[in-house]
Amino acid sequence: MTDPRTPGPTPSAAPSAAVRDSAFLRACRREPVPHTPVWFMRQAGRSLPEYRKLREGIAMLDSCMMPDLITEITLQPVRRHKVDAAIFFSDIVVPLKAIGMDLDIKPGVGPVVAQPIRSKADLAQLRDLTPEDVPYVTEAVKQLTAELGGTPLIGFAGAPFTLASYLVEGGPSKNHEFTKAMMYGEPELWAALLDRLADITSQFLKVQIEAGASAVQLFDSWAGALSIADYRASVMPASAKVLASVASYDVPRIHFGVGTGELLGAMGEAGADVVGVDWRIPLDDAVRRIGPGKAVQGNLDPAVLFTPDATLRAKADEVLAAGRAAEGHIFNLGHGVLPNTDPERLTALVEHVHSASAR
Ligand SMILES: O=C(O)CCc1c2[nH]c(c1CC(=O)O)Cc1[nH]c(c(CC(=O)O)c1CCC(=O)O)Cc1[nH]c(c(CC(=O)O)c1CCC(=O)O)Cc1[nH]c(c(CCC(=O)O)c1CC(=O)O)C2
Repeated sequence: MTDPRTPGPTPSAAPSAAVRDSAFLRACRREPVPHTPVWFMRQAGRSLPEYRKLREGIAMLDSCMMPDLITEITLQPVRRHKVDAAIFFSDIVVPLKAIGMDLDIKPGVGPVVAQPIRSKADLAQLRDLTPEDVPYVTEAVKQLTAELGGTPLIGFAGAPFTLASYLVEGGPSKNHEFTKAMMYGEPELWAALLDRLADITSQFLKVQIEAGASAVQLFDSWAGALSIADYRASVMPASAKVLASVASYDVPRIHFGVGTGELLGAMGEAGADVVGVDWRIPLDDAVRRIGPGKAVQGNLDPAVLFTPDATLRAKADEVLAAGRAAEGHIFNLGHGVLPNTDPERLTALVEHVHSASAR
């Protein structure tokens, strides 16, 4: 895939020297680090009592449109756990809601779409996203970069395939049958849908970068449901388009999926600087599959947070040891923090990763 890295637009808020020199961004750039940086997918949210208190009586999608609330929720895990990066509090469906799609996040279920996309006419629901559609994102990112000091802020978006799965199925799905039926049976409609979503996702990432996010993560959470051949032919071009659209910014691009052992090489080739790995594959094996020139992120099984301290430390040490095979390693879980995780275990894990990896 092309990744011209030609000098491009300068974000209005360039990262400070302290952010640029942070362990997290250094690891993304595969430079030496004082310690292995660590953050957690879903580090903000239901595992934190202070989050549950703030969210009382406020629906999930409403909370994603309130800049002060976004800022406070994003900062909570940074203060509490001393992680090396913040992740913007939002959800992968926020840009779709922002362009006027009729969808909601139902507690205990997930994103639910009123009119699933099944035909060419349904594509009319997907118009382009402009910065004016998401003023609360720009506002919150600006507040956050001011509050975070030397801690980098990661922006994120859902990848076209994972978004398409929610849109075509109408909600969370185990088998993605309607999605795959469209991919196999109506390749032109499928390509048009993924291309529309690639443009919306690109715009959503650009808004976050322009406002000051210093890295971005593209979540293709459901990509592991695909064979490598189908991924390359029918999904990778749209993800590559998204990653290429932000290549000219000096901002690392993390590309993550679950169950993607067979797809890791392609996910790197799609244009990532960092490949996110789940817990099913040891990081040294992942590094061999991805090849040189990329950093890796991962990959402790989130369920290990429910084991005794000694087990947690031993399992974290295994991840750190396997991560030494990589040119750059960012410690994370293999997927998001589980909602009933004891947050004190997360704080202890951050301390352990920092002390065990100190150079
Ligand atoms: O299983 C399903 O398909 C529904 C998943 C679901 C989504 N949003 C949702 C839910 C309901 C729920 O988590 O209970 C609804 C959702 N999104 C979020 C929360 C907060 C929380 O998890 O406690 C919640 C739960 C809402 C609540 O507080 O009740 C926030 C969110 N979604 C996401 C992120 C980014 C991140 O993970 O770090 C973040 C921000 C976390 C942070 O700031 O630290 C991204 C997201 N949302 C979503 C997905 C797709 C796949 C997946 O979750 O496995 C993904 C990507 C991923 O995590 O792999 C869809």
